[in-house]
Order: sequence, then structure tokens, then C-alpha cells
Amino acid sequence: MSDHRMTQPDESVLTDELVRDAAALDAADPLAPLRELFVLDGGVYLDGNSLGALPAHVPARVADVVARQWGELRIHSWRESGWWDAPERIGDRIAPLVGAGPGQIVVGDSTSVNVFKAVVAGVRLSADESRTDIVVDAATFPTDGYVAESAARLTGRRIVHADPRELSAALGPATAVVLLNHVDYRSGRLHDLPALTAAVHEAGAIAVWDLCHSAGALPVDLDAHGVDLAVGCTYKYLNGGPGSPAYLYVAERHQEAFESPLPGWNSHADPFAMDHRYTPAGGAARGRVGTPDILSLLALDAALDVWEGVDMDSVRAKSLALTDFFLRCAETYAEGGLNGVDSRVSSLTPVAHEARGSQIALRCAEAPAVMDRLAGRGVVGDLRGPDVLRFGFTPLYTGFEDVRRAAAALGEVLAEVPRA
Ligand SMILES: Cc1ncc(COP(=O)(O)O)c(C=O)c1O
Ligand SMILES: Nc1c(O)cccc1C(=O)C[C@H](N)C(=O)O
Repeated sequence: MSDHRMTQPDESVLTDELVRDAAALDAADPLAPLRELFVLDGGVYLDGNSLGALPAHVPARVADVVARQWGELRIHSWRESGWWDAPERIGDRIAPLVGAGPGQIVVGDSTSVNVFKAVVAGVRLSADESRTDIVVDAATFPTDGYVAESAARLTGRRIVHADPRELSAALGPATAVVLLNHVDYRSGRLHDLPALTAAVHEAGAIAVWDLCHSAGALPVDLDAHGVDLAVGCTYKYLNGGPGSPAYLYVAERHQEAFESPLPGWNSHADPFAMDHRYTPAGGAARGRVGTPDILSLLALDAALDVWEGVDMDSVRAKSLALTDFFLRCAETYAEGGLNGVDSRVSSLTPVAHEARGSQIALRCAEAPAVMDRLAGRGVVGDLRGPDVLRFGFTPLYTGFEDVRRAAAALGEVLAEVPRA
């Protein structure tokens, strides 16, 4: 892009244009009023793909859970405050955000633990000793890879790493389970969930998707695309709070045969019978393990209120507009533009909308110093070492002027930090 800058208009003209366009985009943004629902400061928060911002009403709701439900009702709250059924009830609140019908999602444990449940149960569902392979996204977020390796050792399978873009080469009659990330945590690349799920099924295998970086940022449509099993966290675009519990989706058609490797008493058909023989619960509850983390779970429950009446297609449209605008601003503000021979930064995130999640990852040789200085200017993104600047765009609370200011700050910082 930057190779053509000599023929472009003067820098200040371009900058004025960006200021005007940001204002016009903000004025036309149907999701703009939702920003008021969040606690934000005067900086620019572009790290909602790591920890979502706090919805302003959550502290009072959590205070009620602590002071009244726990403090006054104590043990009665398991029934009277709906604590016992909260994992399935809150799963049903997440369901429409990921295109799942009710009764298929249970909330609890971490994503890592749910990856374990899903991969082992996926091998058991594939029910065929000749299916020896667990295929794992070669660029996966590390925890999925670590857990899948352990699941492979425990089930007597082997791990095969594959680039999701070349998945078909790794698939065949030996494939038991395929574990993929919907959006790559580092590059922000969005993988083609419908086509890849179909390819996995064509090979007779089970598709497990990690939705950490897509749920709440773009439509997922789990049921429509016939996904078998899925997991995701709730502290990124779902704004559930630090360490808020993750979720597990088991498609209804698999629930009867779903065999959890962690069959704790909460997943028993009759937990209070205290039966020494295990009889699994039906439905989503079969994915439970032990006592749910009620305080975090109910903070998440409250946080999900911000989604009332929000349609995921508008979220996706805004997410793409935000990332497009960021790329345009970075092209103007960053020394040498973007992706050119003299550029200080180049985008790892695909330009094509169909291959882009809700973040932009910029490769920059001086990334650690640049991210530090951005933080000093109130622009929060994160560093994925050694050389990636990662910026997440949460459509519910990020505006276009925020995006412009962040890119302008990036330009200033690049001018201060010497080339490596
Ligand atoms: C794609 C992905 N999977 C899993 C995790 C980790 O999940 P947890 O720490 O909740 O187990 C993360 C982020 O932390 C992630 O980005
Ligand atoms: N889960 C996190 C945590 O407990 C501390 C710091 C960061 C995280 C993250 O979520 C990292 C994130 N999954 C990533 O994509 O890099």
C-alpha cells in the first residue's frame, strides 16, 4: 500500500479526512449507545480480546449475590437463588450468541478443562479404534495443544498438527477428532467453520471448535453448520470478568452418547442420591463436573445483560468496519505506512473480510517498546512476543474515534522509537 504514498495527497489532508470520517462513522453507528453500559476511561481500550471491559451494572449485582444470596439466604440459595441450575441457565443465555438452540451449552470450568472434556469425549464418540489421529490446529493457542496431547496419551491416539487452511491433507479414515480455533489468537485469521466442519464430517470425524476469539465478535452458527462439540471462554468479548467460567457445547444429537472424562457428581442424573454408581445426567448437565464457581458465574450472568436485543450481524458489521478503519488510519499515521518496503508495521491479519476476526495484529520489529509507549498514552493493546502488536476491537464499546486516536498514537510512538 505505502509504495503509492508519493502520489497521495498531503498528510494533514488525509488526517483531517480521518477525523471527519471517524465522527461520521460514530454518528451512524447503531451500536454506539451501548458504550454507556461499560466502565471505560479516557484512554482507548483495545484489549477486549484478552479481558473484556466491566459492564457498569455488574458490581451491584455481584454485591447482591454476596450480601443477600450468600450472606442472608446461605445454603437456601442453591435452590431459591437458582444457583444449582445456573450453569445450564446461563448456557442458554450464551446459546443464541453462538447460534445454538437451548439445552446444549453448559457453563463452568476453564476453556482448558472443557477442551479436555471435548477431545476425550470426541474420541469416545468416534468409537473406532482404527481412528488413531487427533488433528490439532498447528497455530493453536498453546493450552489446546497441551491438553490435546495429554488427551491423546490417555486415549491411545496420536497428535497430527495441521494448518487449518490445508486441513484436507491431514484428514482421512484414521481421523478421530479435529480441534480447531475459529479465530487465530495471534494473527486474527478467521477460519472457515462451515467448510472445515463439513470436511471433518466427510472424513467421518468429530469437529471440536475453540470459540474464544469469535464468540461475541461475530456470528458462529453452531447448529446451522452441524458442529459436534465446541468450547469457549467468557472473559473476552462476552465481558464475564477475569477468570469467568468457560462453556461447553455438545450438539443435541451427541448428548446421549457423550461420555465425559471428568464425570463429577454435578453431572450425575441424581446428584443428591449420593449413589456410588455413576449415572450420567441427560442434556447439557452431562458436561458439568463439580460445584460451580457461583460468584464468577453470576457475575457473568449479569454481564450478559448487555446483549439484550443486540443482533450478531450488526456486531459483525461494526467489527469489520472498525478493523477496516484501523488499517486505513495505520496506513496514514504509521511511518512508512503499512505493509510497504519502508514500513515499520505490517499486518498479519488478512485483509479479506471472510478471513478476518475482530482484531488486527501488526508485526513490528520494535513491538515491546512500542506497546509500552502506547500504554503510556492510554492505548491498551497487547504484545504477543517477540514482534506482534495485537489490537482487539470490541464492537459493543469501541468507537471509530477511539480507533483513529489509537492509530495516531501508534504513529507518534513509532516516530519516537528508533528502528531496530
Ligand atoms: C483460543 C484460546 N483457547 C484457550 C484459552 C485459554 O483458556 P483458559 O485459560 O480459560 O483455560 C485462550 C486464552 O486464554 C484462548 O485464546
Ligand atoms: N486468560 C488470560 C489470562 O488469565 C491472563 C492474561 C491473558 C489471558 C488471555 O486470555 C490471553 C488470550 N487468550 C490470548 O489470546 O492471548
